Amino acid sequence: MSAPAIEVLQVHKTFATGGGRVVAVDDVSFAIPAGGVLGVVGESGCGKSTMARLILGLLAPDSGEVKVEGQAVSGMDRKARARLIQPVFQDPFSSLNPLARVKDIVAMPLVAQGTFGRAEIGRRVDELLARVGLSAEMGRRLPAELSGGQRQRVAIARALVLRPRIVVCDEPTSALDVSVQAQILNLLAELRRDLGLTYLFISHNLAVVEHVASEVAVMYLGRIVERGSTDALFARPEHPYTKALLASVLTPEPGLGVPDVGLGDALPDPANMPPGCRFHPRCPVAEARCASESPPLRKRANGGAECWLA
Ligand SMILES: Nc1ncnc2c1ncn2[C@@H]1O[C@H](COP(=O)(O)OP(=O)(O)OP(=O)(O)O)[C@@H](O)[C@H]1O
Repeated sequence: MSAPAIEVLQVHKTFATGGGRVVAVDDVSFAIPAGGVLGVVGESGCGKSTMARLILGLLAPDSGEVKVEGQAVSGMDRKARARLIQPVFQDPFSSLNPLARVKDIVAMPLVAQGTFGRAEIGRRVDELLARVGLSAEMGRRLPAELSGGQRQRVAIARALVLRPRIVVCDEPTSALDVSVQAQILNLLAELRRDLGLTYLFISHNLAVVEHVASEVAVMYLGRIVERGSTDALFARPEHPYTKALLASVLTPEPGLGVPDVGLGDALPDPANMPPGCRFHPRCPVAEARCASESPPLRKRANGGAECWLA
């Protein structure tokens, strides 16, 4: 059997801040098979972007390991890594050079490899622009002359020009108008299907993840508190945090057992983690032991939840 596209093995990552040491990713493990799409959801500050940067090799874990197609990402040569795994970030405007023409922006990863001739670069850039729905005329524009959706198409073309097999999408539609979000999600889904890509797809919005992901991992304060197939997680959420996230995007149905509370309270200070289950201060169904004992993973097919009551 071939190695998973992405393998995260007991990864731990902290940051030193003025307020103390923040645990951003706390002993997280998961794998994404080739061609799979794992959606990672959670509120802002739960560690999703740190997870993305660890997988892209832009950050090193304190402990644990990230493997891409069976190779440790930490030991990989930068150029080789770029040919294998690429990011698409939230804000295309800040990630696109404002002074460069679209064609040159998309060509950049090819130029950086130092092995592609001009003709090949031109051919690949034209092919990618057409593939993401941008005309040759758009290729001659500057980022400021494009709409938000068009700029994200440029960022996607740039991510795919080296023909990577894995793409890490970090909130790729969150900065876009709602009407444009669906177009970009459809484009990403189509590209995945046609090119056989693997996605790690990060969003704070479960509704977005439902559209693209076959599996979902729910992150809360650095831990994956629930995971499962998208269908199972939406139909039968186990963790009260997942239920609260779902309640914020769905009209609750009585059968779901969605608690009648929102996530009004702010996320606890990650430099000062609550003891026991870290969700207990905000949990509508917490019991006494939730405040003192860390919950075990209660497994179910393809996943499970870290909750005493699951
Ligand atoms: N470079 C850094 N230095 C210090 N703290 C950091 C750094 N990067 C992230 N953190 C902290 O790590 C925790 C997780 O942040 P992260 O950005 O990964 O979360 P997130 O779920 O992606 O949120 P967002 O969607 O707002 O980016 C937060 O408490 C954040 O403040």
